[in-house]
Amino acid sequence: MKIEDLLENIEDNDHLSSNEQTPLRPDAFDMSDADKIASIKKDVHNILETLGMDMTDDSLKGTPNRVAKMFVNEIFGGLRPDRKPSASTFENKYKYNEMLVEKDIVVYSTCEHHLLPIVGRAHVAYISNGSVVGLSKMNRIVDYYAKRPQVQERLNIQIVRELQQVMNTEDVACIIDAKHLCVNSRGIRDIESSTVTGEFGGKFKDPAVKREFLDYIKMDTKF
Ligand SMILES: Nc1nc2c(ncn2[C@@H]2O[C@H](COP(=O)(O)OP(=O)(O)OP(=O)(O)O)[C@@H](O)[C@H]2O)c(=O)[nH]1
Ligand SMILES: [Zn+2]
Repeated sequence: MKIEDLLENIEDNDHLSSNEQTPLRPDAFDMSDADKIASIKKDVHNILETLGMDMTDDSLKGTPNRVAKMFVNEIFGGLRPDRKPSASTFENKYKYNEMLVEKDIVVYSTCEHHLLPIVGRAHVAYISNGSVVGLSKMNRIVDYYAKRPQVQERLNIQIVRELQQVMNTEDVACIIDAKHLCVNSRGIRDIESSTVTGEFGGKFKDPAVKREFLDYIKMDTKF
């Protein structure tokens, strides 16, 4: 994809207010992915060398390249607008007008304060306004926004705003329950605590609708 197209896609963030957007610089895509990998590789090499590691050691010498590729292509791959999943909608022909919940979506993200993993589950719900989105597209949207340096609140909001736009309805909600390794494995080192956030649009602000959503999430589905 050409840089101009990428930039055009950034402007496609109109559904997010400036506070809800990932703080990207306007020149974020001036550099190619290959150049980013080459640059990050040097930085990682420098960090490990500064720590006193012998970077000629067999086990370590591939690490800078491995980490750089992982940053650009995998754990921060969701920074590239052209990787946004296409979430085509189709008509709600069968007139299912109740709530649909896609629950227990696995979340792997990265805390932007410490660059440590955030691991948890997202539960996404919507009430159709005439169109339906493929189930897997909700999992894909969660994963796309998770693959950025994140804070959980913003991740939660970005997922909801995206689905509201795709489905042309306010009636979308998302709850995330996740462990932050920056809380669990270092600092306060509380291995038990997890963080719960929720964003409730449109009808989901109604306590009865919110309750129904929570009840579905709690259901112990047996297969
Ligand atoms: N609100 C919010 N805070 C987060 C998230 N991820 C990490 N944090 C917090 O960001 C804060 C950063 O605080 P600082 O005091 O600058 O960092 P620190 O000295 O490493 O803090 P400690 O973790 O308390 O040792 C910490 O309290 C983290 O727990 C998140 O997704 N949302
Ligand atoms: Zn953190």
